Amino acid sequence: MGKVVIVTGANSGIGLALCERLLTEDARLRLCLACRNMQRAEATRAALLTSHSGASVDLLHLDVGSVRSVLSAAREVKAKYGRIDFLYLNAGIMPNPTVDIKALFRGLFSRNVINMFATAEGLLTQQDSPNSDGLQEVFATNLFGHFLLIRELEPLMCQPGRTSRLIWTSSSNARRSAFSIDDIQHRHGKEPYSSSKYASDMLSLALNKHKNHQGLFSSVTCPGLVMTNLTFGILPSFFWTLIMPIMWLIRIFTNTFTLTPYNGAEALHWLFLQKPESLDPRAKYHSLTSGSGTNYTEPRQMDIDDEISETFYSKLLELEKAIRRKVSERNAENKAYQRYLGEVE
Ligand SMILES: NC(=O)C1=CN([C@@H]2O[C@H](COP(=O)(O)OP(=O)(O)OC[C@H]3O[C@@H](n4cnc5c(N)ncnc54)[C@H](OP(=O)(O)O)[C@@H]3O)[C@@H](O)[C@H]2O)C=CC1
Ligand SMILES: CC(C)CCC[C@@H](C)[C@H]1CC[C@H]2C3=C(CC[C@]12C)[C@@]1(C)CCC(=O)[C@@H](C)[C@@H]1CC3
Repeated sequence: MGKVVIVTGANSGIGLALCERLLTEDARLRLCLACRNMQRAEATRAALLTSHSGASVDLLHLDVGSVRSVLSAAREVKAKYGRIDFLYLNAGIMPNPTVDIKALFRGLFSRNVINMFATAEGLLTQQDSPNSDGLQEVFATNLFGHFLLIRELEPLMCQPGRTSRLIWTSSSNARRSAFSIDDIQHRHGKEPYSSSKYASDMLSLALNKHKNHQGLFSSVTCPGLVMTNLTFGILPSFFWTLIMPIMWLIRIFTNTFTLTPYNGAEALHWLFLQKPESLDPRAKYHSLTSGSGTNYTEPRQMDIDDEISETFYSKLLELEKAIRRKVSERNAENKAYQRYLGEVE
């Protein structure tokens, strides 16, 4: 039987390009597109089946930013699949971004210019707010929803005699200084995106420590700078139209300007072909594109403290407990209300 692969945020950008590449690589795959918008998911499925007729492409409704949706999607997965070979944790958001234009111009004339274009360090801030579960939206979407999904699917992914893989789409924008262990949801800062991506790097390391002996392996990637809905949302469209020629020019000198979703999915695709035991849990695997357009993957060491990563993992487990308690209280209240309605009628 073919490998079972689930991709979150599969209906656009890097996730969609990854699905295309995986189906080209292995036609026997059982691919599951986990998306929040079923209309877009249907359209994506139809497009994938046009280029890969006969492929097995399933749809899963998943809003990774909603606890209820994650729990119900996990139930569906457990009922449908006997195992999961790859779970790509790719869905992500960067809401209300602001570019610090002064920092941009300062950076342009400094020695830090290459790093600035590769990581956007010091350039971007975002405004975040709590969602209906009381969690910060960026944290909930980019990290916690995925964590809860992993926890729910552990029985499928930790089976004796098999290995399963988690592959995160992180970012070179992940920065230690943007993350605080006392504010893991980044309620008080202005860089929730950077914080959430650093959090995924730490979680991946902790998961390897706790789950490798059960056959579950986790890796993190950075796709580089890719022109997707997420990037186009950062500046007005006329600005992108103006600077696109400059972006293609910069690409000649900066291998992190992968620019197309196909190129950005390079490391995600490369990891699909690797044996998990050969990978470095402390490395982030970067998609890179040379000036002449050749794609390759390069591991770079992450700046992570083991102790903080462990503390963070414990805090996530505590938060998971609290959230589950809240969900069962809500369910009990609903049941009591339904009973009351039944008695009244
Ligand atoms: N573009 C870039 O330069 C870089 C991107 N990344 C990361 O790559 C990943 C993919 O982003 P990219 O392809 O660029 O951007 P896109 O906006 O094109 O893709 C993001 C995907 O995530 C989905 N998504 C967002 N929120 C949710 C949610 N709550 N539940 C389920 N799905 C959701 C989107 O669905 P919908 O269509 O419904 O919005 C979409 O399919 C992200 O994690 C991003 O942080 C990392 C580094 C650089
Ligand atoms: C005059 C210049 C050509 C103008 C471009 C400036 C900025 C808008 C970009 C410079 C570096 C870019 C960047 C990202 C977004 C757009 C820039 C800030 C990302 C933050 C997108 C998402 C990620 O996760 C990062 C890896 C990107 C890093 C670089």
